[in-house]
Amino acid sequence: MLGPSPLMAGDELPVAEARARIHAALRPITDVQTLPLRQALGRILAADVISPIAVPAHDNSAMDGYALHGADLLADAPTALRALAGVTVFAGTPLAQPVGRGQCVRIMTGAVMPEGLDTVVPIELCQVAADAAGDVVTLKPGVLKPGENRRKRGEDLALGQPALRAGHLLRPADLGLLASLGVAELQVFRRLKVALFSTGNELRTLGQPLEEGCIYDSNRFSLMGALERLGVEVLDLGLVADDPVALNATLDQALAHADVVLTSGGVSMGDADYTRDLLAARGEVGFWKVAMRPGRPFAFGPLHAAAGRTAWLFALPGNPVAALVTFYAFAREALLVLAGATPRPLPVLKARSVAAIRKRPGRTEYQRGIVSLGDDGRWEVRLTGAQGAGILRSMTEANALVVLGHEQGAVAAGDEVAVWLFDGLV
Ligand SMILES: Nc1nc2c(c(=O)[nH]1)N[C@H]1C(S)=C(S)[C@@H](COP(=O)(O)OP(=O)(O)OC[C@H]3O[C@@H](n4cnc5c(N)ncnc54)[C@H](O)[C@@H]3O)O[C@H]1N2
Ligand code: MOO
Repeated sequence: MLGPSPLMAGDELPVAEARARIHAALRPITDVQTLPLRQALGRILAADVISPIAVPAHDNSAMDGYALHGADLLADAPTALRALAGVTVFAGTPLAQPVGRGQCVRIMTGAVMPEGLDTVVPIELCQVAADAAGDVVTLKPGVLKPGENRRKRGEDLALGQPALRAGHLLRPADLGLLASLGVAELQVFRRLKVALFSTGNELRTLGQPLEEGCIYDSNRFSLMGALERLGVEVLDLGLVADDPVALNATLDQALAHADVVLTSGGVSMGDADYTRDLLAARGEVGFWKVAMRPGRPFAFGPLHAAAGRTAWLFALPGNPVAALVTFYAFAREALLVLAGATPRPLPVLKARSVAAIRKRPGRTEYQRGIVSLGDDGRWEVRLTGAQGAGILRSMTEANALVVLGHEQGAVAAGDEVAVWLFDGLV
């Protein structure tokens, strides 16, 4: 059993302890597939990519101008160099002839540095005068140091250097880097499969009439969005009524295919004892009370899936803000680990709270905030207003979560607080 189940009232698990229990239990998927580079955005590398070439492959010019011997530059007097007559070195066409001391050659950005030359003077720093033998290029003293404006072979990536490590989630610049190495195919983990459903007799879905006492299911749509941003494959199992037969049937469907079962609702101290019994028969799920607001009730643990596999249950609380906050606090990083990624901690910004915030030590609070730039150029944050766990508008108006840590007490106006920007949550 992953932790006592259920925890007694007052016996709440700190957020850090809940996260540690989850991470200690996880076993990442190991199935690997080969994909063309073009299809790899958002996927997770299953093996290190070692650079098969040096990038750039040759020393080359960083400027349009003249390539020269740095040793020809005079420190105290103008330097005059004879340009090779009628020759320009273009990118993609290396120069075949030698350039002697006292000579220079016109060169374009990206062109291979001619043999023996180590410096490029940008065209705008040159005085060019023609005589009977061709052009003479004159530079004022001190405008240029030897070695300037030369991009060195391998300065982006040396041959044999790891370009990207296994576990890296591929972003646009990564695709460009891999293309610059000529890497056409990649080993990536297959996508994690997450089965998603909402529980509750009161729930109706889009297109259904809303009878007295019923509400539309919002959690499945918020969570679907959060999952899609993580790049996992979502198996939408819809709504499940509060009864053991329906829950069992949906779990059968989920466990036939999924690596993860993500649910919301039905995890509190209510009358859902059958949920505990049913899940106890199908795995080792711990029902926790976490010292956090919102998001106190939470269940997690392994379930026995088809073909001897394990699937991981994340049962989030039903209140719409609690469902999203617990997703970001616990499930997001855990799903990335299960998918084979080496997750980076979410960036935390420090912002000045424009108002006092009530808070007592002993639990973590995730308040919805709007971060903006203050008149003094520093970040400041104000809360979105009513912070009830059912007020989803508090999330849509916010651009950040203000994270008040376990030990933190009341916040005075002007104090700095930690915030997670929503754009960092994807
Ligand atoms: N005696 C206790 N009561 C409650 C406790 C507790 O510790 N002791 N915890 C409270 C907290 S905190 C929360 S959060 C809720 C969580 O309860 P459940 O996870 O069992 O969720 P439900 O009871 O099913 O629903 C709670 C609330 O959220 C609405 N809901 C549920 N699913 C959805 C959905 N998919 N879309 C939109 N809204 C949803 C539901 O209608 C309820 O209003 O329990 C407290 N009670
Ligand atoms: O999880 Mo609950 O109220 O803290 O939403």
